[in-house]
Amino acid sequence: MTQPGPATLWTPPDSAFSDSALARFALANGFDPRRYDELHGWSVSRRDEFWDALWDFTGVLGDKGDVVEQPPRTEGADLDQLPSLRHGRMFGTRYFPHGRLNVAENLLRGEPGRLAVLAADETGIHTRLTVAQLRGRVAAVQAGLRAAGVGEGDVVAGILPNTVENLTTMIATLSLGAAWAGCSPDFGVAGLVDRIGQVAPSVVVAAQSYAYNGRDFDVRAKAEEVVARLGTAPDLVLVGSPRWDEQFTDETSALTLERFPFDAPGLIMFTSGTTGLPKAIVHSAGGVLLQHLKEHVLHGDVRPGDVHSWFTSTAWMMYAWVVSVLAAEAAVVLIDGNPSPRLPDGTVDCGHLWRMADDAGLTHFGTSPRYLSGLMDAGYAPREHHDLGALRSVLSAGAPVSAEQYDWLYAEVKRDMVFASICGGTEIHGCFQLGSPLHPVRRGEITCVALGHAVSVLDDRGAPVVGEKGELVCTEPFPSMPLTFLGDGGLRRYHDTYFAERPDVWTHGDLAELTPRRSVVVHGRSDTTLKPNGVRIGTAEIYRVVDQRPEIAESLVFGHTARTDEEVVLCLVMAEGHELTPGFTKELKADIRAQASPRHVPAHVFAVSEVPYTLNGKKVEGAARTAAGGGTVKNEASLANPGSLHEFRALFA
Ligand SMILES: CC(=O)CC(=O)O
Repeated sequence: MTQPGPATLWTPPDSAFSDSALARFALANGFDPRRYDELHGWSVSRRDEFWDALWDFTGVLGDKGDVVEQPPRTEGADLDQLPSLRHGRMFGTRYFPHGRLNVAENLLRGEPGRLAVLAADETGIHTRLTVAQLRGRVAAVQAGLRAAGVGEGDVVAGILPNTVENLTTMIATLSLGAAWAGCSPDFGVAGLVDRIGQVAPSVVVAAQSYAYNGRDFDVRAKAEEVVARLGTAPDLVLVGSPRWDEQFTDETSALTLERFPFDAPGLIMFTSGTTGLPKAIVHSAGGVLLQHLKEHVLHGDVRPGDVHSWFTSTAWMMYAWVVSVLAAEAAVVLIDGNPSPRLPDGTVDCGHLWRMADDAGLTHFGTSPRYLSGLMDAGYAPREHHDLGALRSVLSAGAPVSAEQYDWLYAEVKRDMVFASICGGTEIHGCFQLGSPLHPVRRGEITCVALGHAVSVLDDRGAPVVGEKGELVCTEPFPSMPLTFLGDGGLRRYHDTYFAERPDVWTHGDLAELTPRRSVVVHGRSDTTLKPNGVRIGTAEIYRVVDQRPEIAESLVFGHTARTDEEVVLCLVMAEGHELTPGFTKELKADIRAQASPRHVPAHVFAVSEVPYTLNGKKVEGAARTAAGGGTVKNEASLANPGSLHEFRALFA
């Protein structure tokens, strides 16, 4: 019987059901690889067995101890005011409470001669490092950090572009049992102070400059100003300075890899809300490693010797995520600069990342819908210009991928490959929904719910629903849940962000739909859900239609309260050579009516010159809505282009 649903764009070959790591993992644990739902059911109901088996299957280097324990969390006096949380099933669970490992030991594993790192800039790949060479570089930075006094429990912050030095400094920090807080050098001073100021680093490692679109940008003055403004006088080390050259580059230094508690702080990530300071989320070293190994080895089918890229800044969670392929004995491609650089004649080089893919023998290409839209709008077809023979998978994160982008990937990149739209977030340093080597890829749908995550979609009654939009929740604990947020009342703020709405159930903030096929469609963030006439609409439902039009370069949707009802507002940045005319608006509204519904048709369509993006490249609908409503956008320092809000302020003024 054929299953109803959207078109199938790729079907797993029979061999995947015996050869892929996911199939072997299923078989090793007594499951039929063709029955993923049973494997998934086990992974969320017998969680201790699942995470234990995953540790062994992925060969984590460390001492495992017992798998799971549920003691009350006792750190943080504010917990006394939250007695119910101390016994919560989600909030109270600790995985591998006696486990010990060193993340660096896991990232630096494998044959010394195997390729570990390829580093590229806007001119292509310029550096290749084997495991042995990477170990040498990490040993050198470890010696420098140690000399600067960094040890277990400290924090090191980075203001670095996506270079080998960022990688070695992050791994060296983790090797010492310290936590890493990575920021990108294109952040403004205020954005850097908002972030680094929360983590009290003992050392800040910064670049002297970074390059973008063929131009060099100086970072020194900015880094010095940030450090001066912190008030805690951290030690500032500039890459390439005489001190760096003397103390951080001796590759004959002995690398020490002491093991630290599984749930010691490892990565501090920042999420930019639209109010207040960005949240500083503390993740455990071991929880993130295990989560990433699951995602790479089982869901991504990353094998030893594979080569994985992700175009990301050093501040986005996808940076540490892709670096973790090292623990699966694959190589990582670090990409610095503009993914589609401007050429001297002013044209855009759409082939840059694809040439690099051929040059690297890339097996996994990580990207975002925004990058894909750029290629589609430019009419660029990678398969016409590039071999891509080694490519087995394209992955995308950052925003929902439209059905047309699925079509384009299979038509214009490669027919025989797994496309995986993956979705989760910084707050879990991983994904609730992923790809799989054992599932068909269906147009516009995220392939499956990730192993180890008890994901449901709840309607307004709080009842689990299938085939309907609702709140995406996770009802059971998992190892990559944050430890806490930094700052006063951190545990309470952590609780209030994810558990206030439903006690002891993680409410993720996505408006999603679980299909009868157990695939997932994400319709947008729930805090930007529109409710014209009370009907729940995710912004992605409108982007899906609008983004198909080549006349439109960028779009932004938000709700505007008019009298008692909420009206849908659509703002467009028109592509070069196009104008927003009444005729075009009419056509677009007709498209939205036909392809979405009459409820989705915007009440207002405006042309703007740019839309607000976060420093990590995500559209910020909330800031636009606040600005258009005459409110104060509190977190402008988290925006890459705060100046864009001027136009939004004027829309209804
Ligand atoms: C995996 C993700 O969900 C990444 C993101 O969107 O921030």
